[in-house]
Amino acid sequence: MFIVTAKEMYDIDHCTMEKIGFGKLLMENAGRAVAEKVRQKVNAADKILIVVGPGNNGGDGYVIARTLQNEQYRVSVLQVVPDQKLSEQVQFFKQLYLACNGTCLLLDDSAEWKQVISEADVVIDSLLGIGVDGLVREPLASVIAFINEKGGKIVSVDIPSGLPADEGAEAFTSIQADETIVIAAPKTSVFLPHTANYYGNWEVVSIGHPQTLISENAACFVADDVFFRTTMPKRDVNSHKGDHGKGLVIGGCDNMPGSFAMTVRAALRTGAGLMTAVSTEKVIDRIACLSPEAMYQIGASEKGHLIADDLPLDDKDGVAFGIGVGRETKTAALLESVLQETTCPLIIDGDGLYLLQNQLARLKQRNEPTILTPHMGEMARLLEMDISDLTRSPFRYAREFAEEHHVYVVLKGKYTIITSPDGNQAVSTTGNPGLAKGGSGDVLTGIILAMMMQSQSIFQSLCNACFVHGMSADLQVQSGHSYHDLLATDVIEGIASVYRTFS
Ligand SMILES: NC(=O)C1=CN([C@@H]2O[C@H](COP(=O)(O)OP(=O)(O)OC[C@H]3O[C@@H](n4cnc5c(N)ncnc54)[C@H](O)[C@@H]3O)[C@@H](O)[C@H]2O)[C@@H](O)CC1
Ligand SMILES: Nc1ncnc2c1ncn2[C@@H]1O[C@H](COP(=O)(O)OP(=O)(O)O)[C@@H](O)[C@H]1O
Ligand SMILES: [K+]
Repeated sequence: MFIVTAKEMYDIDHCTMEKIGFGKLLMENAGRAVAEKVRQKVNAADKILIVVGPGNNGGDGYVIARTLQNEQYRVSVLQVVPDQKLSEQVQFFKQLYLACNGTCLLLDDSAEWKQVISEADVVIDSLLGIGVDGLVREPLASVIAFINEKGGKIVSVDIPSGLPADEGAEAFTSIQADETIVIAAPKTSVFLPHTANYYGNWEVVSIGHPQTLISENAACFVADDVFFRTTMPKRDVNSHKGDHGKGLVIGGCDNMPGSFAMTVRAALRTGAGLMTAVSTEKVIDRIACLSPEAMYQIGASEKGHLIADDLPLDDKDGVAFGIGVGRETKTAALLESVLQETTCPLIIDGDGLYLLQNQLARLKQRNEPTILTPHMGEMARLLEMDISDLTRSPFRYAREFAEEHHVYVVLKGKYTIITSPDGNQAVSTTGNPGLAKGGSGDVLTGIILAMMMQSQSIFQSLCNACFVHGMSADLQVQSGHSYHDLLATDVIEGIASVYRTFS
């Protein structure tokens, strides 16, 4: 599934209309596809009010109204702008609706619009689509505020009205939808922390755009099960352990042994051929029994923290640094040598990202791929910016950072954004609030390390690792766990179900 900006969606629409030569067909398809979904969400006796705005989103509304009217639903329309403001195409669909004995109330003529909204069981929000420009003006602003306050169930068409499709907006007035039926492809704002909730539950309907036009125009995609099935590592029956990667994890400190242990175990469960773990003597003494399959090496340490050392970096296929390693200055010297001497892909996570802050310039000097796995707080710190500015435009900032420092960025959150050094982006939508606990990120790092060592493409392996991590949590919750009790170690054990279900 692809993700689009408003401009990309308009380009896809225009190219499609050029190809099929008939714009009305797309609108008819859109309205019918949405009506089909609405049918599944309403009862036969529900009063359905379709609120129609000035643009093509309003045109979709008239097609929905006509379709449901013809099927004997209790439909009415509230049109919030005068007819002169409707385009010729929307006028056309309005006339078709009226010809089917549809009723339409104009906001201008009616002092009763509030009553009509209050009495509706279901409000279909066709006020504004991706063409919204700036803050919503009157009278739409009052209508939106009133629907949010009084309306029954709210189903938005394409996008909650007033919400910008793209990232970057600081202020907006928006419908708070219960459900959104997204047309053709999810818009960027579906995935932003400050706008995602306005969509409520969302699903996408296809309206007949050629799939190649969508894939050619959309710069971003959802790393979903289809992607996983087609790109996941395959095992040759004749393979041996050396074929699946020799991985190294450097992390842990005396008072933080557990996170590091989870990374090692997650990598093993994901399919790493051979794993070596470097930590302090105390950490290894305590955790080695948790993954007897791994090899362990004691690194030089001071006061319970790793310090610069000669590590076995040269014969590895992947290295992960930083999980639970602590933030001591002397450990930063170890990171410096790891950055310089690792001749294979290197993941930097957790405390490693903290220690990296003063060494960002070294990233570009590496010849092999580097992968950073920050959550929003860690990313804001790396960028030396306010976290609220970052969460408004995470795609942009992740892309700029990845391009500037020649790194892959896995920006973690409810929706995790994966970016390559050349600016390619994907979103992982798997996972649930059960993951919002210490240790989840450490597990992801292990999965990434193993996935990366079994794949030719770093970008694909990052997408697949995020898919597996979140899907493991989802399957665990479906089969007995809850958001409350799910532990990071359960996510490791759930990897088996993901492989069994999707390979
Ligand atoms: N272009 C196409 O062929 C298709 C478009 N479709 C629908 O059309 C929508 C996009 O249509 P439009 O480009 O007409 O955009 P909108 O339906 O979002 O309407 C934009 C219009 O709303 C008004 N407006 C914009 N910002 C406003 C503000 N801040 N306050 C008050 N009024 C404001 C202006 O009159 C503007 O022209 C999509 O979201 C989708 O629902 C679908 O029917 C599929 C086909
Ligand atoms: N509400 C949520 N929905 C989906 N995934 C989540 C949610 N909260 C956290 N996650 C995932 O859990 C992981 C948490 O990582 P991180 O914050 O680094 O945790 P830690 O380092 O404490 O283990 C990330 O992969 C993130 O995407
Ligand atoms: K809408």
